[in-house]
Amino acid sequence: MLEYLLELDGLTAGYAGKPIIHDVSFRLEKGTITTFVGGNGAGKSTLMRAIYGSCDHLGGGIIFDGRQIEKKTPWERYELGIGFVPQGRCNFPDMTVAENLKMGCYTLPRNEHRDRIDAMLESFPMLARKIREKAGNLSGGEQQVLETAMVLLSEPSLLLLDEPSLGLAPKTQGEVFEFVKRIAADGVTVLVVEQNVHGALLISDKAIVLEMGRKFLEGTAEEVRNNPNIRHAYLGGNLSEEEVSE
Ligand SMILES: Nc1ncnc2c1ncn2[C@@H]1O[C@H](COP(=O)(O)OP(=O)(O)OP(=O)(O)O)[C@@H](O)[C@H]1O
Repeated sequence: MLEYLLELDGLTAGYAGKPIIHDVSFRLEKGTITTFVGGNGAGKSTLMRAIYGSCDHLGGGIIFDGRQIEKKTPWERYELGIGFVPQGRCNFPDMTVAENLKMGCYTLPRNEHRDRIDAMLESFPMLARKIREKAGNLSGGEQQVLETAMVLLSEPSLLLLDEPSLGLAPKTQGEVFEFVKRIAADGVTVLVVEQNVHGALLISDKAIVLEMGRKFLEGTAEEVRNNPNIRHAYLGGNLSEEEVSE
């Protein structure tokens, strides 16, 4: 039997009572990576916010780990295991990597901080190497890893990543995608909104295409990548044989 961590059932959501997301339904299996694909303003970030609880719920249901959560606050959803890394830089740039990681522990009992941070440093040695650096002095990709690690310290079972590779050089984007793959391999279910659709689909199990706030298409990442309409609209037309076989 498939195990679903998240189920959306006819979700409608928006801002100030005005719907942006209309009647969206889908299910996410545990430990998988899913990418939301869509043009500018299609509602990808809003759908992510609706799952986290930071926009208006206007109808339909959200079941997370067997519980109905659509009426819960972001804090309650966070406590249940939904972690959100929003778009843009969100660390404390004048604090060191160590201090940022301590900030990421603020909801945990004090006696657990050290063990959790040590485990995180073991998983992501770059953070150990830069432990005394100010976060603001790290590269964009390193800051993205730090910010995701800060959220992972609370051990979420669902991680929402809004544009993790935005503004990064292509090589660093690749590193961030590898990092996301490792997180999912550890059993965390990941939902990604990405401007680099090609890169995101390469690491994803599944993709959900949105158009004007509605689900337009859903399939395996490979199906969506090979769909001629999607390739034309979001992947810059025809991909080379090399890219397709990656
Ligand atoms: N805080 C807000 N208040 C009111 N409307 C908003 C707010 N944030 C976004 N919107 C509107 O919601 C619609 C969808 O925006 P959203 O950011 O979810 O799309 P997106 O698919 O993530 O786009 P992009 O790829 O350009 O970031 C847009 O019309 C936008 O103007």
